[in-house]
Amino acid sequence: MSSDVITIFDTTLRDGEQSPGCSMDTEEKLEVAKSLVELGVDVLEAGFPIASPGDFDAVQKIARRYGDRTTVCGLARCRPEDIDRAWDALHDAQNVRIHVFLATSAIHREFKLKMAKEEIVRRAVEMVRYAGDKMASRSDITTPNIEFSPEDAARTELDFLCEVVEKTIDAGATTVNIPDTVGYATPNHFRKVISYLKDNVPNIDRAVISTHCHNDLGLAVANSLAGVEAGARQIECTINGLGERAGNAALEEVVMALRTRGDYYGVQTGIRTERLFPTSRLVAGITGMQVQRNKAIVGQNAFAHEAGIHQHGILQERSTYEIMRPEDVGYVGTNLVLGKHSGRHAFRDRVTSLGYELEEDVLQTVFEDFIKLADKKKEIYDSDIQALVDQRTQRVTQHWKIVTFHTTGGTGTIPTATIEMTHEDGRRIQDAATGDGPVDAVFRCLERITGLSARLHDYQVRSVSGGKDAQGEVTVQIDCHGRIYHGRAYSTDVIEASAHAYLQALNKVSDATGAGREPHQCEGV
Ligand SMILES: CC(=O)SCCNC(=O)CCNC(=O)[C@H](O)C(C)(C)COP(=O)(O)OP(=O)(O)OC[C@H]1O[C@@H](n2cnc3c(N)ncnc32)[C@H](O)[C@@H]1OP(=O)(O)O
Ligand SMILES: CC(C)C(=O)C(=O)O
Ligand SMILES: [Mg+2]
Repeated sequence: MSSDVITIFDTTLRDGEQSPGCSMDTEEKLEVAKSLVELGVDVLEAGFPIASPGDFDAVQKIARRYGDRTTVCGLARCRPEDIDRAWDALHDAQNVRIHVFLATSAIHREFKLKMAKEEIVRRAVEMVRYAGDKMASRSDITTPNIEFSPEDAARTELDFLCEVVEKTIDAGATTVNIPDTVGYATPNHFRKVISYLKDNVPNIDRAVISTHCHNDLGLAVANSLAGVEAGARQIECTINGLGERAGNAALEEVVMALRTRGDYYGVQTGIRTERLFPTSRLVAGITGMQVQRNKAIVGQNAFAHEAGIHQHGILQERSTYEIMRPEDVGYVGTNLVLGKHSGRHAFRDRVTSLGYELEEDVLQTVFEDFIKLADKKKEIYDSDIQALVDQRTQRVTQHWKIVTFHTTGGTGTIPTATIEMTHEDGRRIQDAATGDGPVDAVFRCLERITGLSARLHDYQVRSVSGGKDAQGEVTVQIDCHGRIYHGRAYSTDVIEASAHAYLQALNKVSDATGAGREPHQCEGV
């Protein structure tokens, strides 16, 4: 089943969400799903329906909303109850897939599953058949779309792997996914695994071979590409390389490698690459997992040229130092383009060219933010505009709002914050707190007023663009009852950005738990 088309299977909402601190709620998942559909992913793994009611709900909603534009997939262990749950979430959507997995390596068989080889084969075959029968109960489905993954395949004895793959294809698997679950493989090794399956599984032509590579040794993308060279025709990947531990193969990297080196690979994907950058920004914003500046394809420096010799070359012919055009990945330069004298038309045009589609009222609000920022800041970069849009498109109910805040700090002074806030029920409260520094004082003061408290899990500040007057971006992660909530905000004043980011996270706690209306403390903090 070799063709020149590679199926892009996105698992940002399943494996990506398994990154510590990257949990998303249903609304956030729907927003990411919309962006993935616009990006053109072929298969969208929306979650693991048995894992929680929230995961079930998200898979069901995504399948119902987008099952006519992509194939929506749900994960299941080799257990009937998992497959039932996955099918319940998927059954009324148009294009769906059930993804069944069971570990096959000796380590997993012996220590985790405590199953002998025969039992692994029996269970995998039975459950692939069970999933196929479920799907075939729908009269319009003639060939059930079932994927089987022998988890930890890269550390599985090759002959046993062949046996499992052959028997699960016989049982009805239409895609066999070969995970390097712990990122142990190297490119040559992984190429050999896929080639061995092609050469030794008699019915391999009846299924698509897929790769699912983790990045523990930083080789996930290289291994996925090696898999393609050996005949794999589906790649499982995530936006920004999110995923368990060091993550999965980054979608933007595999797609752009295949496209840029089409001369070598001779294959294509259906990805609308100009959507890569906006999708990456969206996922970073929602998960709070920032992209490193020098990250390939979507990092802020991916198309920046600092060295004189490079700039000289670029000025004459871009291809001297650029192997991709920034606009092909949706990245639109970093030049100064707008200032405080710019009008709505130019602003709308810029926002659109940055890849955003905003409702008129949101655009108007962002424009007002832009004019205020232009008063404070000499030069407005595209990254500033992206920050403004991101801030206004985050969907968080603002139970509490900051009206005014004031901080004092410095040598020999006790850092203090005084904040006035309003609640949606009409209360207006002012309070003050001291802390180890002004940011700590602000956080404590916000907690006093809202009656919510949490443990600060992560706090990061970075500048969005260049210059002393650059906007600061603050991201916080707080831990309340063992669940992580993120907040993110921007301002040219990092203390103000910190206050808004922390409050955003507290508002999420209030949203999720109903707490914060009356004085309340999270236990165990
Ligand atoms: C490599 C991967 O990414 S696999 C996907 C990993 N993702 C996740 O685990 C996130 C979601 N997981 C969850 O919400 C939970 O782990 C659940 C709901 C799936 C299961 O929760 P629990 O019932 O509490 O079990 P727990 O997670 O502690 O242990 C896993 C159980 O599944 C079994 N198991 C693991 N993989 C499989 C499999 N593929 N098929 C069948 N059983 C399996 C384990 O042997 C263990 O069984 P036991 O409870 O009989 O000892
Ligand atoms: C569920 C499987 C495909 C997985 O995520 C892995 O093995 O890494
Ligand atoms: Mg995985």
